[in-house]
Amino acid sequence: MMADCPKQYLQIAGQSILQHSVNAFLQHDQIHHVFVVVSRDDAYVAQELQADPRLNVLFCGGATRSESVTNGLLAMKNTSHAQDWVLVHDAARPGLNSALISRLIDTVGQDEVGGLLALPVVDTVKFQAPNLENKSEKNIVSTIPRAGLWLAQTPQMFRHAQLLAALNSCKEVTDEASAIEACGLMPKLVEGHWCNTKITRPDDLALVETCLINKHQFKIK
Ligand SMILES: Nc1ccn([C@@H]2O[C@H](COP(=O)(O)OP(=O)(O)OP(=O)(O)O)[C@@H](O)[C@H]2O)c(=O)n1
Ligand SMILES: C[C@](O)(CO)[C@H](O)COP(=O)(O)O
Repeated sequence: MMADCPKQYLQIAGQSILQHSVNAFLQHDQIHHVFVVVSRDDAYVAQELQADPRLNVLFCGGATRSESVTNGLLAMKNTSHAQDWVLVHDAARPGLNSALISRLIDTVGQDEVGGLLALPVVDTVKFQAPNLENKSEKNIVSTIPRAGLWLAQTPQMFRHAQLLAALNSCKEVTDEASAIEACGLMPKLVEGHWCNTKITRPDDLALVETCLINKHQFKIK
């Protein structure tokens, strides 16, 4: 992000990215409690996240996402039951809203396994040839049929005990669904929205800020 603070504390539409991400859950009446996992030496959260009776900050973040999620689930153990649903969300997706959370809960709430928001791929997908001599040169080796391909978003919704066990047995994953899949289970895909994109590059800030400012014009049901 080329930022001078962790990206979740950059300001968009008047609040920190983290605050926007947390608000989506606090504004939803089916969310019982929100836990925010930050690194042990986080010096920003006290200033950049408003206190709320339904919110706890856990200073147990890890070196990787899966480590942070595992530590968070362990820290929640005293207040959670094995069968409780947990919705894991990226701090870096501030464009989430109540309607998308409802869509996920309504579709996955009766499922045995769980599921996640995701976007069906709409562009033609190219596979880049490895170019060992000149890394700046990029050529296509093949075109991958896009039918059935989805881009994973968050929240990703699974039962507390099952997610913890899955992450313990499969640590090298970039999302929670991958750990559940590695156990031989099939999470549900629920269509998300592009406004819930992950802030990764500097230009994403303006894009998501535009989404937040114009959110009432999006028809997300
Ligand atoms: N050690 C980590 C790294 C990431 N995350 C979570 O995973 C989300 C997605 O990670 P990503 O955006 O990839 O974060 P970074 O890898 O830190 O950033 P970048 O992609 O910009 O390199 C973050 O918002 C955060 O919620 C986490 O909890 N613990
Ligand atoms: C979980 C995730 O948002 C799904 O797209 C994504 O994988 C997280 O980002 P990372 O860069 O892989 O940590």
